[in-house]
Amino acid sequence: MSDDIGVLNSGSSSIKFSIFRVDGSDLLPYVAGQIEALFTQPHFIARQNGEVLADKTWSDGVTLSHREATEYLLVFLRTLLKDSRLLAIGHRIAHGGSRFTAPALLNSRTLNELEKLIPLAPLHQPFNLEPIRLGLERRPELPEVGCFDTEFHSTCPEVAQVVALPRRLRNAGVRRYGFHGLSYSYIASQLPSVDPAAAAGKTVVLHLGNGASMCALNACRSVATTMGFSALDGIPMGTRCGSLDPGVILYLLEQEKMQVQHLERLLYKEAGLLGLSGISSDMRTLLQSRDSGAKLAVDVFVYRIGRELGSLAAALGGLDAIVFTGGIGENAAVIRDRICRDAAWLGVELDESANDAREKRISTANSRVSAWVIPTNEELTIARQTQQVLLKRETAISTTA
Ligand SMILES: Nc1ncnc2c1ncn2[C@@H]1O[C@H](COP(=O)(O)OP(=O)(O)O)[C@@H](O)[C@H]1O
Ligand SMILES: CC(=O)OP(=O)(O)O
Ligand SMILES: [Mg+2]
Repeated sequence: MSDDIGVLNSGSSSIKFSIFRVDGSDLLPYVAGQIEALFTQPHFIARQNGEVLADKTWSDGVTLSHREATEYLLVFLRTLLKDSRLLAIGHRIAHGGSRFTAPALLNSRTLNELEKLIPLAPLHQPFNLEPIRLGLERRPELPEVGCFDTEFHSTCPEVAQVVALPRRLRNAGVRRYGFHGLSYSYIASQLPSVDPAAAAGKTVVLHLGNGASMCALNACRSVATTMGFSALDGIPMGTRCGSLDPGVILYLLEQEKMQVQHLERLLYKEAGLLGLSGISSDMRTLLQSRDSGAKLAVDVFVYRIGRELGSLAAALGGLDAIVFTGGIGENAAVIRDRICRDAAWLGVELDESANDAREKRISTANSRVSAWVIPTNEELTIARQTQQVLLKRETAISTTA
C-alpha cells in the first residue's frame, strides 16, 4: 500500500487532478490529468510517467458541467487508487477572503464560511467546494485541505490592496485580493533555478488561461496583480470582461434595467474573448478563425496585456524578466510573440525560433529583459501545502498527547 495525496483543481474551463506518492518529505508525481474545455469540446487525458494512461473525447456538441466532469474523474480514480492509502485531498479554492490566509484543514463550519464567498468567484468557488462537502459526508475520516488562490498576494503593499472607496466598505472586506496565487507560488519556487537575477529582482508573470491574470514579483513576492476583489478584473478572459468602467454597470442597471443575475451572467460568462468574437472563448478556435470578430478578440487580449505589463513594470519600478504560463501562455507561440514584440520598449527582445520551438528561454541572449515559458503546476503547490497542513496536525496531536 502506498501513501498518497490527491489534488483537485477546478478551473473555469477545466478540472485538473494529480496523485502524489508520499516518500518521506518528498512528493513523487504518480498520475496526473485533466478534463479541459468543459464547455466547448471536453477532452480527458491522464498520464503516468509521461505515458498516456487514458484519453477520451466526447462527441461533437457535447459539453460537461463541473459536476459531471468531477464524477467522471472520481470513477476513473477509484479503480486507479484501489491499492492506495489516501492521506488527504488538497483542493484549490479560488477565494479565501480576508479570513483564510493560509492552507487549512476544512470542516463543515469552515465550508459554510467559504460558501459565503461564492458571489465573489461564481465560476470557481461552488465547484471548488462541492467535492469537499461530498468528501466530508462520504469519508469524514479523510482530511480535506483547502489551498487558496488569494493567499499569495497577502504580501502586496496596502496601496495595491485597497480600493478607493469609503472606510466602511473597506472594513467590510471590499479590497483587492488577487487570484492564481497557487500558480504564481509555483513559478516563484522555480524562478531561482531558472533565472537567479530575476528571482532576486523584478519579474512579471503572465498566467494566461481561460482565466487570465498577471502578477508583479519583487524578489519572488507578489507586489501587485491584475485581478482584484473578484476574478473579473484585469485583462479580458475566455468569458470574463476584465477591467470595465463601473459606469457601464450603472448604465446597464439604470438604463437597460438589467437584472442582477443577468448582469452576473453577462460579465462572467458572455464577455471577454467570447463576447468580443461572438464565436468562442477558446483561444485555439480564435487563432484558427479568419473571422473579423476573432481577430478583434485576439487584438484586444494582446493590447490589454501590453498595457497591464507597463502598469506592473511601473509598480515594480523596473523589469528584469517576464514569464509566460497557463494554457495560452504555455501553448500559443503567436500570442507570446505579439506580447513580446509590443514589450520591446521595456527591453524585451524575442528569439523567434526559440519561441516557435517553445524553449524555456524565448528571449535573445542580449535581451535586457529575459523572457521565459514555465509550465505551471498548481497541483504541486496544493500537494506541498496539503503535506504541510498534515505535518502541522501531527505535531499538534503529538504535543497534546
Ligand atoms: N495549443 C494551444 N494554443 C492556443 N491556446 C491554447 C492551446 N492549448 C490550450 N489553449 C488555451 O488555454 C486555455 C485554457 O487554459 P487553462 O489554463 O487550462 O484553463 P483554466 O483557466 O480552466 O485553468 C483555453 O483558452 C485554450 O484555448
Ligand atoms: C481564478 C481563475 O480565473 O482561475 P482559472 O484560470 O483556473 O479559471
Ligand atoms: Mg486554471
